[in-house]
Amino acid sequence: MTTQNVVVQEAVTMAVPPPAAVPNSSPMFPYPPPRASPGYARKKSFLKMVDIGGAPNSGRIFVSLESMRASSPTHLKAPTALLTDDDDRLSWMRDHPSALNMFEEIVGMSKGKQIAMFLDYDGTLSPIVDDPEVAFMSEAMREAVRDVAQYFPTAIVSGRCKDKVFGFVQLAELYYAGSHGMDIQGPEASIGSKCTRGSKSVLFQPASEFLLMIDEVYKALVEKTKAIPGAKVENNRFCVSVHFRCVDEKRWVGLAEQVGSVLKGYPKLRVTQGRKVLEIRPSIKWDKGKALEFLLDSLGFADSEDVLPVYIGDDRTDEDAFKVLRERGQGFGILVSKIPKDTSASYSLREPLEVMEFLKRLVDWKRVSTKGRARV
Ligand SMILES: O=P(O)(O)OC[C@H]1O[C@H](O[C@H]2O[C@H](CO)[C@@H](O)[C@H](O)[C@H]2O)[C@H](O)[C@@H](O)[C@@H]1O
Repeated sequence: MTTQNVVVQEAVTMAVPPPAAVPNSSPMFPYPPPRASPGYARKKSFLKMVDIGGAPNSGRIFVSLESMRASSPTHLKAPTALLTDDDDRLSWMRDHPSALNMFEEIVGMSKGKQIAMFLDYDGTLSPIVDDPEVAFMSEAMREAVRDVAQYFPTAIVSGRCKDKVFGFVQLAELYYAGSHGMDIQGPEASIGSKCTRGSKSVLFQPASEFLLMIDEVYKALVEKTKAIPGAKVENNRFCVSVHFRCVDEKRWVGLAEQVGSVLKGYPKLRVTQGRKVLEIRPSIKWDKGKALEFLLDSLGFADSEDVLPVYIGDDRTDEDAFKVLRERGQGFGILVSKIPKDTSASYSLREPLEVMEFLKRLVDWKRVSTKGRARV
């Protein structure tokens, strides 16, 4: 469906009061302990659904102010008024316990298996900041990732363009899957004859025919959104990000409409939502989950029981990878989030600092258990 269409519909939403600042008392659950139920105030709101196009056979794509407001994956809402915010949080933590608290269980699962590490970038290795151009990771985090890669094959799987994320991470020994997995590259000098030091071989680009189209759409989006203060369009090579983190909320729907007006000419593109970002990408059956499977195959673990893939990510697009691991019944996802979210991940970590701590503990554990023998 290609016509732009704005539908205003009535909906009921829950207004959830912010949690009180209660000191953390439980080592099992890093969230505040339960407190008296504040109850939920129900209020009516109007959701403006903006049709921003859609690909053939995939139906229309709608973006609502509500969905733009929510960071990703979708925040969990209490299903009934009886469930309090804290009940909700505790029950979520029981289902997705901290990977730090469950560290022994996690390394226990890796017995006799090779851990393969998959890491999202923004919000996982680097904290979320207003300007995507300066989302640097710390030197300490780089050190932790470098150490992890000494023991376990490690890939960065990002919505960013591969070269840009490589520029941030600066570790040549890793695999990189940029543009939501649509641009995959192996480490320098480590994947047999396909790769020689200094010349990075491209392993896979499943959307190469979309390069020109994406560039065209990028330019059109820059033009269409330039009058909206704070809007930023980022060319991620095989996809485009339209950022609204710095746009006044009153103008979010207007921005989505502008995106829709560009996309109506491109039925082969689709839109996904990340953290205060609309991501325009080819509607091919390829995502971070497919990239993860491709990388496992490339590593020689296609049908192997001898691998424990661990995927750490914070974003809605990382859910595709979490789902793949659940469906394979192999390895697990770790969601980076301070708040309960709808997720297929098995464990959680609150923020990039905890991701770093988890990576360091893995390295320390591996060093002790192998008496310092690094991966060859
Ligand atoms: O898959 P990722 O590596 O998580 O990439 C997803 C998007 O990340 C970046 O945007 C996000 O981080 C920015 C910097 O902290 C932040 O300003 C923005 O609001 C976030 O959405 C990146 O700039 C996008 O292109 C990626 O699609």
